[in-house]
Amino acid sequence: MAAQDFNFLLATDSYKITHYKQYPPNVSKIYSYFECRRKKGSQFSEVVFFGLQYLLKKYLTGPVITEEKIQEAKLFYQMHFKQAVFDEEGWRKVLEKHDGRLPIRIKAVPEGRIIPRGNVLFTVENTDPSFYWLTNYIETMLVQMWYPITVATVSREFKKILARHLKATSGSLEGLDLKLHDFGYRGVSSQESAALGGAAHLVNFCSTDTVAGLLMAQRYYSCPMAGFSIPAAEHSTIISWGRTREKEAFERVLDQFSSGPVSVVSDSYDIFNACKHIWGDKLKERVMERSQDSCLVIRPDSGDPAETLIEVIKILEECFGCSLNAMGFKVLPSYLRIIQGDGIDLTSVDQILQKLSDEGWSAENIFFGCGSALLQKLNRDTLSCAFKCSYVETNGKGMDVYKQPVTDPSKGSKRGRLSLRRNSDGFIETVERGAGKPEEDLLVTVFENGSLMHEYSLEEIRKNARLRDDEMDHTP
Ligand SMILES: O=C1OCCC/C1=C\Nc1ccccc1
Repeated sequence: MAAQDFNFLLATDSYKITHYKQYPPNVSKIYSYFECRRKKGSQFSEVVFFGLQYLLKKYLTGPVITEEKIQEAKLFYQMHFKQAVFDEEGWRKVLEKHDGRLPIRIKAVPEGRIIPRGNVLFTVENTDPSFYWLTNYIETMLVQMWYPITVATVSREFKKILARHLKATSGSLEGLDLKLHDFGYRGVSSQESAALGGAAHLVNFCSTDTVAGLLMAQRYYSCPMAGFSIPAAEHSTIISWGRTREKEAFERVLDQFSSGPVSVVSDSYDIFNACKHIWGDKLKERVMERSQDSCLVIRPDSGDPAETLIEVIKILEECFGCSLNAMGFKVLPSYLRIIQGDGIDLTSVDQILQKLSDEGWSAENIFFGCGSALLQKLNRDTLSCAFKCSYVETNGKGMDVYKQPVTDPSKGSKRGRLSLRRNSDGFIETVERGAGKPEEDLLVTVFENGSLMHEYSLEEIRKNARLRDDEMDHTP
């Protein structure tokens, strides 16, 4: 449910207030769709669909239009356009005829499904001929779904990389879901972005520090606790002891969290000295007495990630030894692991794991944290998200419509009523021009006339987004 002060009539681009005056006479239906356009050479060939349910529940369901909101909008747009352009009568009709509920139908691919670029992800149409102008009015809000879709997609690309290296260097995918920890809360632009992005990461992993994402999963995706974290130091809890007492700071953390895993950032002064002379010498006994399920996780946080990790893991091998796993790769003692949260993105994570593997180290030794590259270093163009009209009814006659700019064919849009199906070869494809068979359509009516028609739980979404075998096996 939207906050009391949220006015749906003010939640759009200004120019859309003027569009009802521009459509042809006697239009009775505007039908539009959302897709992540295919882009040659793009790093992302498929997307994870996620986030629409939150938007529907929070902003589109129920009586979103009220008399007060119409009055507020009327005044607002009069000042904004310096003329009477706001369609007061049109909106009042929604209020009178539909109790302020939106006469709209939205059909969408089930959340969590993995869809190749260039396919329809959801369609929007008016269910009452009088309100054709409403379909594209809500584009502005609906296209913001680019964000959770893109975060879920990037997070899943991380998972593919981590899975490949974990499989290749350990023979198992155990613990994959905990390999990438969301460090991104502080690096996003708002609490709502943290919630949506944080939840999007939790489609693929159950490891996060972005509490807002956990709340989103709870409140909008029926998941009581979607992710986990462990006690961890930050620089303030180390440097507050002063330069000469880093050992005491580390010891304090071990004492306060004597059972269960704990992470200690160790680069405040000299990560190599910390590993060799504090963890590997002064506190060595304290470290070795910890068990596998109470491991010490050492966190470097500076320097070239790959070089630093290799030097750190070699020092730890000297001090604590290591063993060989079934694949012949080296693994640190089970009471000792490393987490790298600095400089991690899709490129560096692959390089780091490749370099560790080249030096004989298993991916089991390392966990990753990711901040901005996971939640912020992306935009609507990352997956070329677009919303376009593809079908119109005028004077009761249907017409397939599209754009096809001579100046950029890649911005061409689909035409007619759309459906999504799995073809006889097993590939997902979009059927255009209303030629799809209803029984084959993968799109589900999730919203109609103000009501949510279908709900997905995070559990179901995670099943839909699972990695396929072929995405995990081939060696990096
Ligand atoms: O070290 C860790 O081990 C695993 C638990 C989380 C954690 C650190 N968290 C964090 C969050 C935001 C920015 C930086 C770090």
